[in-house]
Amino acid sequence: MQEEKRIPVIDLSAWTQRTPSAGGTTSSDDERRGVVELVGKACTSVGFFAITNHGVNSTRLESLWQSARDFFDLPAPVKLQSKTNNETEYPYGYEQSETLVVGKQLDQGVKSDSLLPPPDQKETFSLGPNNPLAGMPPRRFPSQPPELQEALEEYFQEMEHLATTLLEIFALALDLPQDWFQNKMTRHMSALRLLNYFATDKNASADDKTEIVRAGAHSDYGALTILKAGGPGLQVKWKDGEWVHVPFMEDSFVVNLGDLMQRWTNDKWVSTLHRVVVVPTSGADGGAQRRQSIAYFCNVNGDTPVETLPTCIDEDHPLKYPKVLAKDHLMAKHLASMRHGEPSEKADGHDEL
Ligand SMILES: O=C(O)CCC(=O)C(=O)O
Ligand SMILES: [Fe+2]
Repeated sequence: MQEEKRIPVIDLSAWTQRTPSAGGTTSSDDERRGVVELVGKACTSVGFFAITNHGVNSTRLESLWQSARDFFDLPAPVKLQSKTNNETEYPYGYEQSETLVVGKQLDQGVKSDSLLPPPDQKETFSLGPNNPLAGMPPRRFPSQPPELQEALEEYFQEMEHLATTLLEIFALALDLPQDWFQNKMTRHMSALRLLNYFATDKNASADDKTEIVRAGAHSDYGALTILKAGGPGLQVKWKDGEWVHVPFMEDSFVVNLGDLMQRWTNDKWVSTLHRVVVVPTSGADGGAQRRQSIAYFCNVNGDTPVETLPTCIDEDHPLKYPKVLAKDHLMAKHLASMRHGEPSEKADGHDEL
């Protein structure tokens, strides 16, 4: 029987609605275990899943959504005030499409090897952790719009909370104690990124063989990513090479694993290539609307020794990777993304430090 190419949708309510104050209902152990099993299966098969009943405060999401939109609508010179002038010192802030680093085109055969892919059709704003012990520089906020700072701070907290829950589920799915990741997150190096993909007047169906790519194929670097997308367009590369659309659902988030988690699990869990393409609107102009999204890249403490999990090694799956410090892994990925044109299995022009 042919495998069904589908990104699983997982209802997290058994994990997110279990405090006595939330109506006095506590989920049964069976329900919670059921979620663990679904998550474990998704992480092994595709490394992507969508979540519903995630417990994220919708007011906080909406205020970040709107203030991010207002920020991207500002004139370019104002946005450029938030651009870092030293990537090594401050690897966050505003990036324009043409300044985003372009790495190796992964769709071999589509473009000649000697050509770099076109830059992603997007602009971004990134923010690091709030904790000086994380070893990252203090946060810098845009001065406009005025409500953006608070919206970023609050949404970041929502994501920290959701990531903690997901990591508890991950730990159980990996046959580890539920709190196994807890002491690896106390000084985490996670980052939040606001994304704005420009509207396009090109019709993606003009040549139905070539997709118009808004963000090139890449895998994420860290432990896991929690993505809020404002529209369809995200695709993952299935094992047979086919690009499969991630279903777009209001009120849901997409969760995917990063390269660190794949390495930690001895490749038992997968960090899958993904990209964003233009999904044409049916309007007369045949173009595509602007697309907004917010990505939270969950990274563990920089000084975490990432040593293959013993539960992922057996006779059929011998140890593959030496121990690495989480921050060295992240830095190696970061540097690889900065190198133009050098083949790297999973690099693109993507950077998420
Ligand atoms: O905008 C999206 O839907 C995906 C963004 C993404 O994959 C990333 O920034 O790593
Ligand atoms: Fe990504």
